[in-house]
Amino acid sequence: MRSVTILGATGSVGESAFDLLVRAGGAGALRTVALTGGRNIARLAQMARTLRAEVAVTAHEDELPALRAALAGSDVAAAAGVAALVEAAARPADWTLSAIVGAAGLAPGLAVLERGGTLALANKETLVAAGRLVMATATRTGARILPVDSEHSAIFQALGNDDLASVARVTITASGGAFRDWPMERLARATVAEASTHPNWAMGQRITIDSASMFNKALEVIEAHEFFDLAPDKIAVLIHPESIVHALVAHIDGGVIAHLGAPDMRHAIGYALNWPARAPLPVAALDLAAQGSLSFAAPSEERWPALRLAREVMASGGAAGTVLNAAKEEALDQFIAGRLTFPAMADAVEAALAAAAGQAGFADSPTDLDTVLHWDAYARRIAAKALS
Ligand SMILES: NC(=O)C1=CN([C@@H]2O[C@H](COP(=O)(O)OP(=O)(O)OC[C@H]3O[C@@H](n4cnc5c(N)ncnc54)[C@H](OP(=O)(O)O)[C@@H]3O)[C@@H](O)[C@H]2O)C=CC1
Ligand SMILES: CC(=O)[C@@H](O)[C@H](O)COP(=O)(O)O
Ligand SMILES: [Mn+2]
Repeated sequence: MRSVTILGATGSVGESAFDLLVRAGGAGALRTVALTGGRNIARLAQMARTLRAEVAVTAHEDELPALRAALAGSDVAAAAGVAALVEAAARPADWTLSAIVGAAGLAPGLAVLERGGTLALANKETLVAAGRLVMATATRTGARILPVDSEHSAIFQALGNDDLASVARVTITASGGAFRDWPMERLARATVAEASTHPNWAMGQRITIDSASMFNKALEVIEAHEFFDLAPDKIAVLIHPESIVHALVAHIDGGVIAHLGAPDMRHAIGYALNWPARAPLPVAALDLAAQGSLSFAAPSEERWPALRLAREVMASGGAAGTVLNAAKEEALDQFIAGRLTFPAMADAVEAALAAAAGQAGFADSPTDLDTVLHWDAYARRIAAKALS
């Protein structure tokens, strides 16, 4: 029987994965090793009971009594804390989905790679914060990473068995997020509620706001650079308000292979779950006649400075990805808390990158987790200081 683990089961991606596992037959058809979550203890326990998981883990030690109580009378073990998350990820499982949000997903993801497992990766921050370390770990242990971020799954599928040397350019699309058509001068008054709506995708709050600021696309450009080992000038972003085309791979002979599909993460998750086979998925069939038209536009780096920062980070290399990601997480926390305006998030990230560039060791790509965590903490400190 196939065994699975979901890290971040209680989130948006985790719920989509849970839906697929239940449809696939649930506890009768597969063995669930571990499910992890954060503060949504009731849902974590409910999922763990349904899938008869071996262990349910909350990232927060203070939630352990609540998790134990919610699992009382079941065979599911309860655990809590960051070390327990990493231990859960290290348990052998045939397929592990990393759907934790933020850099908190890095250590558990690395634990999967260290055991040579298959890591279905939604947590893009893993590759942005530690691309070199992550890819080197997978190579050393023989682990496999299957992209789950929709654009990267699309690139992976469009590439098929084609040689990367024949690729002239990879384009990932961006909806433009909540403020695509807003006058720029209005952005400073954008509220958290306004930024937390997405035109096409139902997602967690953090990635939804990142879509509006285009930091999501900045992370994805770096993610593509790290995962596919693509030169920065071979990666482009295209505004596509309908979110139907997810990525396009242009070849040196002029042929372009595009990946299209309804905006439903169960496609990318299910593709990774069934890989290398394909199986039916509960995703709406695409009806292009009903759709009528698809539109595209070039993105503006003046409106979305995050895109410029992504290019600068790729050109810089070293610890720049770690710093961009951590500073962005800090700035996003501050925006959500109402202490920062929407456009000021990019200013804080830029300030952190500028400060980090003057630090010894910045030019070296982190090759161990402690070094990543050092730069992560540094960037959060500098971003917070820039804000005050
Ligand atoms: N949502 C989407 O459609 C897509 C998401 N992604 C990426 O996938 C990842 C997950 O996104 P999404 O599902 O939207 O996020 P959500 O916020 O919906 O879910 C995040 C999950 O991580 C858990 N979590 C939160 N903080 C921590 C922490 N410090 N340590 C461990 N676990 C934690 C949450 O637990 P709890 O809720 O119980 O507190 C929840 O299970 C992100 O990296 C995102 O960029 C990529 C493509 C599409
Ligand atoms: C579903 C997914 O992969 C998200 O990352 C999505 O791409 C966000 O939409 P934006 O195109 O608005 O960033
Ligand atoms: Mn994406």
